[in-house]
Amino acid sequence: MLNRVPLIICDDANSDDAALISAISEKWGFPVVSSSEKPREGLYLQVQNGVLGLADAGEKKVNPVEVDFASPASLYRKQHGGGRKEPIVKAIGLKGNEAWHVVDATPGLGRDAFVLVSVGCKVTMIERSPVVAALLEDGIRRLALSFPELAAKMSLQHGNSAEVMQYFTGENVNAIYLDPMFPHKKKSALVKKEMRLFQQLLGHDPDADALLPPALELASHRVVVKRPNSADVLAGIKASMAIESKKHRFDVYLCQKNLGE
Ligand SMILES: C[S@@+](CC[C@H](N)C(=O)[O-])C[C@H]1O[C@@H](n2cnc3c(N)ncnc32)[C@H](O)[C@@H]1O
Repeated sequence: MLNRVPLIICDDANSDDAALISAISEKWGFPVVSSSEKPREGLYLQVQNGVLGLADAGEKKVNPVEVDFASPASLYRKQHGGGRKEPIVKAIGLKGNEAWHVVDATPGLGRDAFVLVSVGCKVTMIERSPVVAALLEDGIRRLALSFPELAAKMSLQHGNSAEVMQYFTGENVNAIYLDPMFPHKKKSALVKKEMRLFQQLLGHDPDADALLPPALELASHRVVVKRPNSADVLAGIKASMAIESKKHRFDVYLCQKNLGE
C-alpha cells in the first residue's frame, strides 16, 4: 500500500487551491511538488478548482479519482427513493431502522457509505489509507458546503479498522459494513480504470479476515460483508444468510445479542 504520494501544486494555482494544498499536506504529510517536478509515472494527488483528486501520470486520459458525494448520480439516488432498493440497504436490514449508526470499516471512495447516509443512517467511516482518507475528508468538506445536514451524518477516522473496532468508544454501533479489496484479474476489461488506479494504490487486502471477529464483537445487530460471488466467506465464518446480486454477494451475520428483536 502506498501511504504517501506527491501532492502537485500547479504554477497557476489560485489562492484558494494553494491554501487547500498546504492544509492537506500539513495534515497528511504528502510532499508538495511543483508541476514542473511532476513525476512521469505513478500516482499523485492534485487540487483543481477546490477538489482533491488522485491521478496516474501514466494514464493521462483518465480523469482524477475524487470523492464526489454531491455528484448528479449520488443526488439522483437520494432524491428518488434514497437508495432504499439498494441491496446493501436490504442486507443491513434498514427498513424501519433508517436512523441506525453504521460503521463502514472499509469505506474506500465512500459510495456505499453515502447510500446509507441518504436513507437516514449516521455513518462512521474508518479508512487506513492516508491517501483515501484525505480524498474522503475532502468529499465531506465539499458536501458540507451544499448539504450540511448530510455531511453532519458522516464522520471519518483514520486507522486500521481491525484495531479501531476493538477499542471503539462512543455511540452504540448497530451495524458494521465490510467491503475489502479483492484481487481482480489484472488485465480484465471488467476492471474499470478507476479500480485499476485503486489497486495500484492499495493492492488487495490480504488481512481482510482480521476485520470480521472485532466487527462481530462490536455490532449490536448486524455485520454485512460484500464479497465477489466466487469468494469464500470471510475468515471462514459462516454467515446467517446471503443476499446475492449479479456480481456480488452480501454475507449477513446476525449478532447474537439482538436475535430476538
Ligand atoms: C473495495 S474498497 C471499498 C469501496 C467502498 N465500499 C465504496 O463504496 O467506495 C476497500 C477500502 O477499504 C480499505 N481498507 C481495507 N482494509 C482496511 C482496514 N483494515 N482498515 C481500514 N480500511 C481498510 C481500503 O484501504 C480501501 O480503501
